[in-house]
Amino acid sequence: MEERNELYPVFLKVNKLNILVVGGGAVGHEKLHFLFKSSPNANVEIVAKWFLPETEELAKKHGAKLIKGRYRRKYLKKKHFVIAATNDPKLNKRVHRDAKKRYLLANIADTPDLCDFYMGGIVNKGHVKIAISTNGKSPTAAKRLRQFFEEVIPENINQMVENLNEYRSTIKGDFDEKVNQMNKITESLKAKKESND
Ligand SMILES: C[C@@]1(CC(=O)O)C2=NC(=C\c3[nH]c(c(CCC(=O)O)c3CC(=O)O)Cc3[nH]c(c(CC(=O)O)c3CCC(=O)O)/C=C3\N/C(=C\2)[C@@H](CCC(=O)O)[C@]3(C)CC(=O)O)/[C@H]1CCC(=O)O
Ligand SMILES: NC(=O)c1ccc[n+]([C@@H]2O[C@H](COP(=O)([O-])OP(=O)(O)OC[C@H]3O[C@@H](n4cnc5c(N)ncnc54)[C@H](O)[C@@H]3O)[C@@H](O)[C@H]2O)c1
Repeated sequence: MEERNELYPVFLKVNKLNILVVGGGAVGHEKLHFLFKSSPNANVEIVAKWFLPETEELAKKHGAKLIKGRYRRKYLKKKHFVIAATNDPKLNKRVHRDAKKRYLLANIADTPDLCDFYMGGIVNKGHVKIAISTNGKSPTAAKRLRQFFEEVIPENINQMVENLNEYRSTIKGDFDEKVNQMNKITESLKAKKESND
């Protein structure tokens, strides 16, 4: 039987959450790069024995705290989730174990079995954000899909969202009336086939 995709996407307000990243090498940097690209005000603390110069720069730019040293359990205190990306698989597993004891969510780079969530490919056009995951099966496909959607989704999609938001505030009537009106004026955006969505 075909394996089901059980992932449930959510959009986290990472500027209000505390994140720990363990590891400041190539993979740690990539995780941080995509995190800050999407969420420049994410609250992040990074612990690593050493950091790439570009990671130090990125951390400075986004006000992330760097801790130079070995990972310690205490760094999980007051964190909502943790991303481990060191070159020591045993340490990555330990971070996962420590996180589980505290009911924290963990993402262990390159180890889908130890991930409570995946970092996806992200398409961002103003207020519109699309997250892409292949259920951990092909990060390369996630990247290519991200590039495809970046290309085909028009830049002015944000204008449409802003306009609809403004229009909604002008509609009189109760909630049902607003829903009806909003559906009516956006009817033409739907593909022309019959659908119950
Ligand atoms: C989307 C993206 C976001 C991000 O990193 O933030 C992301 N990986 C990206 C790129 C990328 N990563 C790797 C390659 C080389 C390709 C290759 O080697 O096959 C490329 C492509 C490239 O760089 O061209 C290496 C790699 N990554 C993982 C494994 C292990 C495995 O697959 O088993 C291996 C193999 C290691 C090895 O074999 O040594 C695992 C994960 N990578 C994920 C996310 C999660 C699943 C997402 C999903 O559900 O689709 C998951 C499970 C865990 C996680 O990290 O959350 C980002 C694209 C961002 C963008 O461009 O938009
Ligand atoms: N670089 C890649 O493109 C790539 C691709 C696929 C998989 N991987 C895998 O991903 C993992 C990370 O790779 P990388 O290239 O980022 O490694 P890296 O050597 O560039 O960085 C490792 C980081 O882990 C930190 N670290 C190690 N021990 C630590 C400890 N006890 N406490 C705190 N920090 C510690 C180091 O200080 C460093 O910042 C490895 O398991 C690697 O096999 C890497």
